[in-house]
Amino acid sequence: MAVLEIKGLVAGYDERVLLRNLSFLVPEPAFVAIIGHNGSGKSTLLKTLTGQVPYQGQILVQGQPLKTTSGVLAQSLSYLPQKNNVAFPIKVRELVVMGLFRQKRLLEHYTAADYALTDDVLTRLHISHLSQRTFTQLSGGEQQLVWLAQLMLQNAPIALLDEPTQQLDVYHKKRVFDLMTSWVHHEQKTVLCITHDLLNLLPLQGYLLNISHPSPTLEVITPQTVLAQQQFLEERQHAPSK
Ligand SMILES: Nc1ncnc2c1ncn2[C@@H]1O[C@H](COP(=O)(O)OP(=O)(O)OP(=O)(O)O)[C@@H](O)[C@H]1O
Repeated sequence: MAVLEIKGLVAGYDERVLLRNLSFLVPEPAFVAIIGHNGSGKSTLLKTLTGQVPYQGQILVQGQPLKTTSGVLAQSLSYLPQKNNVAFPIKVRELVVMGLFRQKRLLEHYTAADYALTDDVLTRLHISHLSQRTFTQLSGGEQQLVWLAQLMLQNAPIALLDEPTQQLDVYHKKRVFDLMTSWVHHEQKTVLCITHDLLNLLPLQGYLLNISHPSPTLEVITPQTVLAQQQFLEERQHAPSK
């Protein structure tokens, strides 16, 4: 059974259609880089998959139609939006442990075992030193890594990430791409990751989906395909839809 299958997807806002007749299939757990110009509809695609944008067409998540399985879907998909704000001071460790909220009953406390998992994921991301810091006082890049830790703790089979490397320095960009791909290969996760960092994709295994293309399809990542898509995006301007 395919991890994700999208057939004839049409989605957008009010009168404005951004995704037209999009079809693609992720056959097995894989890393999929979603690329395209600003405003081409990349975030709209992830918002559609998380039920935030109305659509026509078919979306099958692990064989189940998105429209009829909202409860099950909550377990299958985790989502890291492009902008994620916290309005109150909270320690990093307390924010990350909340990644386990779906496995908890209302008002159930987090246990020592939950905090052990949290510490483990902080170590994997090399951010244990931030554990007792106040989240709102961290740099943008540090905050980004903390959100990633929370998402990894959710442990959903399919993770949707909207520009998770946006504010990271070159070292951390590479590290996050390495982490995402090793997560795919060692834990059979599927990662759909929006990114503008095309050159970081060069050494990776997975697929590319260029939403700016007139008929986007999944392409295997190779140096040739990445550079061809980079050239495509550099040479064309995004034509906004009416
Ligand atoms: N809620 C909304 N209502 C109306 N239009 C919207 C809404 N959200 C986004 N748009 C518009 O839809 C278009 C596509 O937005 P989207 O965020 O999907 O682009 P993107 O490819 O993710 O861009 P970027 O690379 O800049 O993040 C944009 O022109 C945006 O202004």
